[in-house]
Amino acid sequence: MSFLKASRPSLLRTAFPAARLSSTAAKPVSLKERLAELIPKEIENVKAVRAEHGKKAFGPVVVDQLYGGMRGLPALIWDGSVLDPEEGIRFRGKTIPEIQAALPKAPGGSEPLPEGLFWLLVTGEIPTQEQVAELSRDWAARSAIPEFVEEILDRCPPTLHPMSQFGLAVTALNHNSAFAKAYQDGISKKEYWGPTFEDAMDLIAKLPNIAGRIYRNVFAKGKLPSIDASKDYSYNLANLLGFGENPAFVELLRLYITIHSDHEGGNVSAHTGKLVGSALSDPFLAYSAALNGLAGPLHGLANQEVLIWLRKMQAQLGQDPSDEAVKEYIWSTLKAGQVVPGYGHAVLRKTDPRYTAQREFALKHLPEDKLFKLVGQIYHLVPDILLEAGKAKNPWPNVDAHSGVLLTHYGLDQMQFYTVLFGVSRAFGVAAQLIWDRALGAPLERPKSYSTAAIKKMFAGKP
Ligand SMILES: CC(=O)SCCNC(=O)CCNC(=O)[C@H](O)C(C)(C)COP(=O)(O)OP(=O)(O)OC[C@H]1O[C@@H](n2cnc3c(N)ncnc32)[C@H](O)[C@@H]1OP(=O)(O)O
Ligand SMILES: O=C([O-])CC(=O)C(=O)O
Repeated sequence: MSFLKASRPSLLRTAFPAARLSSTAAKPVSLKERLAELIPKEIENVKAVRAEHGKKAFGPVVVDQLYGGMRGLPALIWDGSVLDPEEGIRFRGKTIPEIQAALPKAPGGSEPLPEGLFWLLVTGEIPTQEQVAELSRDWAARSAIPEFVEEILDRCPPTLHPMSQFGLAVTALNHNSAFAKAYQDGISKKEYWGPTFEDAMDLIAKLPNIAGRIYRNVFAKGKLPSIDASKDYSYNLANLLGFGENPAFVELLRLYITIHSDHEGGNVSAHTGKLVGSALSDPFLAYSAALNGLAGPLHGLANQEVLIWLRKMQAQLGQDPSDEAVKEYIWSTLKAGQVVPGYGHAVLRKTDPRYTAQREFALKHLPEDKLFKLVGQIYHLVPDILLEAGKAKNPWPNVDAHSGVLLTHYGLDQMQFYTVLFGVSRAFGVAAQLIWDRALGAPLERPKSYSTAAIKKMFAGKP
């Protein structure tokens, strides 16, 4: 663990002595120290599981899975979160209501701090208030982005989609990657996790400055304020976007970042990050690849698509459309060969609990909002229509059906920006996974592909 001491930025060491023990908790204050304790035990745990179960089969793989986007194919290991089709996501075994109750909150706040969720994803433990405060301070201290990255963003035409700008900037952060440097310097495999941890922390810490700069540049929203080291991550992100004075918006971001962070290992963004990281591309390269997957309309971009779809509906049908008019609009979407954005899911078979958490937030903070009411009305109409149309395996809403409505309520109505916020959050899950992959020595990913001719030959003459 020699990297543990060597890699910590000296500025941070003096400003925030991370190594001291909490007076209130038996656990060490620093996340990196706690990780250093957990990793050897987990290496032994994985060894034991592989020794006992390594040669056991999961069941048959059918040809349809090769053609069908690998649905249900058991192929990955990730302990941070697991998705049950009926129940939805659990982060380290905890449901969304459970983490809302258990994770530390900001003073006067009632939503969980994403800092706590990151700690939970990485360690499997609920952190103390002091531990999350330390993470807030650590991320604030790491938050500055290099000047050349600022220049890259400032040179982007405002017509370049915010997600493309986001991916560019995150790729460019690889310039200062601790992992890439350590690899060039000949670091031992056993120590990979140390510089990966540093990059992962830097990545998360720098995203608000990137997101804020993109938002201000593209939507002409004026000068970026600086990060306030005495405040939490979500406050700072809100403030960079120009919403720091609105406590309800800050609370929304705390909830938003917490619930969008991770959705087990197989979703497009998480899996892309893991796959690219498996080539020992550093966390910045791995995460920029993940962002490009998140930018697709069947994945993270669906939250932008939902708002565009709702706005078109309002423009066509007015502010208070009848159920009949809304039904017709939904059918016209399907008949045009398009998907209803925000509905359906590759794994879930019930309403996404992330949708429910956002609905509860709306009921508390904006019950009379017209767009929120429309979203509620649609919820009562879309599932029956999708069932009648007979294709979608899951007719229920996913997380993206609700997020834009909340952001719009507070004035963040530039829907092209929404997936950037999703991307800030998803970094928490991908970063946690990259740290553990390097700690456990996860190998290069390289599944086998087959040609259609090979499939035909394999089963020729067999029923
Ligand atoms: C954060 C997230 O990524 S959550 C998902 C965000 N994406 C969306 O909301 C976009 C709308 N939804 C969809 O396109 C899909 O439901 C997906 C991409 C999420 C899941 O896709 P799949 O696992 O392939 O879904 P499923 O097995 O149910 O698809 C079967 C058929 O139903 C269709 N279908 C699924 N959902 C919908 C929908 N919301 N509207 C219309 N048709 C749908 C599929 O397009 C597919 O049609 P096809 O046979 O002509 O190709
Ligand atoms: O799980 C998935 O495939 C998509 C999803 O909801 C997410 O990544 O948040």
